Amino acid sequence: MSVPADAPILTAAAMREAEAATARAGVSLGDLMERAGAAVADFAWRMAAGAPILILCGPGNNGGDGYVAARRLKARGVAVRVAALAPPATDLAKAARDAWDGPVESLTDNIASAPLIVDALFGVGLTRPLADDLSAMLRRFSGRRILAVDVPSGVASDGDADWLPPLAADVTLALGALKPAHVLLPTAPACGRCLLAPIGIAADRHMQTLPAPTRAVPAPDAHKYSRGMVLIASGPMQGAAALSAAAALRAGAGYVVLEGDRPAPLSAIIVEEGDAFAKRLGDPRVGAFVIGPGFPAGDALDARLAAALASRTPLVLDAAAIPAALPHLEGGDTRVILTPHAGEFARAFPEATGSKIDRARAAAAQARSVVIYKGADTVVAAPDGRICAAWPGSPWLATAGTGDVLAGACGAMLARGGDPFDAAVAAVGWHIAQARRIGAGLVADDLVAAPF
Ligand SMILES: NC(=O)C1=CN([C@@H]2O[C@H](COP(=O)(O)OP(=O)(O)OC[C@H]3O[C@@H](n4cnc5c(N)ncnc54)[C@H](O)[C@@H]3O)[C@@H](O)[C@H]2O)[C@@H](O)CC1
Ligand SMILES: Nc1ncnc2c1ncn2[C@@H]1O[C@H](COP(=O)(O)OP(=O)(O)O)[C@@H](O)[C@H]1O
Ligand SMILES: [K+]
Repeated sequence: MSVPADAPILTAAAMREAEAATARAGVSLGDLMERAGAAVADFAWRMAAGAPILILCGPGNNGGDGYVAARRLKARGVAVRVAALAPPATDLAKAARDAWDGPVESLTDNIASAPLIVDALFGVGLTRPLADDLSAMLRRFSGRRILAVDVPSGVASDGDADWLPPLAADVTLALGALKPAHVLLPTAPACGRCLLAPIGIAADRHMQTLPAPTRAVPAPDAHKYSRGMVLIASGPMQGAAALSAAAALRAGAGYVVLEGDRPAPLSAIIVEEGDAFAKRLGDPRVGAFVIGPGFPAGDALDARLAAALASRTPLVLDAAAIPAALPHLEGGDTRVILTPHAGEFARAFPEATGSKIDRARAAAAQARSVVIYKGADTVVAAPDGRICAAWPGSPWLATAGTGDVLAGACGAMLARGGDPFDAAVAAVGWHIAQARRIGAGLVADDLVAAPF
């Protein structure tokens, strides 16, 4: 499973706007469909490697893309058949159907299969789940190679319904931009390897996939404080904060101070407790304060948070620190990253609705903070509406303590200065890159054991 790095993501409504803007710029919708069908034909040709292809066409423009692909494949000498679920219902799809000079079979239970199935039944226009009989019919093609046009038919492309497609794709060719369904659970795994066919749409960039990870090289004149100084608060579970501290140092902070009385997780980390640690909050060199890992709700947490908020130090808030700080963040005058997992998110933002992207965006706007809504389909949201979707991460991260590591990495990235959204995206990218580098059997400590 994969998605292209740094690729635009659009909802169906944004896709239609982009399509209309492209039309105003002189590229007709028919031209766009021709480009889409050509991209489908190219990829189907490569996937089929000479074997016959069956294209399943729906009534809308997704089906139109299928007819265009069929015409182009036939022109290349491929043994291609077309089966329609219903006659074309849009002018564009009708024109594409009319330009196809081969037979059109009916998509019924006894239709003959083919080694490669192109799923051009429904795209971003699907408004309700597929009927049970259609789903059952489509499942008969399971086990064949499946190329989905734009999205696997049956998914809600905006990611705001958990309908699963009856046919999971080996490859999904996203047209013009990715869609939320390609990067959110439960639909993302059903998209298989997701590729982007640009087709010439000027896609808005406020919603994107994770950029390829880069190594932030220190400036030639860097010194430890200019690289960022991070404070890590520690409650009774000091192991969690120790992981955050080690992660902050490994992720590039120049100087890390950890609260507590246990030995430092890495020798360069300063461990302090009581007043000595508390006084650090007034130090103007402190670039980020991380609080929440291993720190349960209670008076101690509230007191630490109140001091941190009063000092206006940039904050990374995890776990119990999120709901504790939330009522005090409305001013938006402190640079803050929140790192809730699904349970913490639901408790902190019970009113958020829609897709995971919609909910992350609403939470970021409400908290005037950057939100990293964690999970296998991590979403980073900025209060101004920017989104970065990090699917697919590494499933090896599903182990205790990896969230503490992410919080520490956020501290390092935030302490460098700059936009907290960029810092959060960099931390998520660092975390996933580390996990992929280590791979099978990783435990949270491995993420901080060696430089990346
Ligand atoms: N937006 C763009 O820029 C482009 C879009 N193109 C294609 O157009 C697609 C969108 O086309 P449309 O908006 O026509 O929509 P779709 O082709 O996705 O489907 C809409 C059709 O399906 C019917 N329908 C919806 N839900 C149904 C259900 N549960 N059961 C049975 N029928 C159902 C609707 O009545 C309508 O006839 C994209 O996914 C893409 O493949 C491409 O042609 C190129 C450019
Ligand atoms: N299946 C998965 N695929 C990718 N990333 C995952 C998966 N499961 C968990 N993660 C990531 O692992 C981290 C777990 O964080 P969290 O739930 O806070 O754990 P902990 O509190 O034990 O540190 C998050 O960054 C999350 O995005
Ligand atoms: K489709």
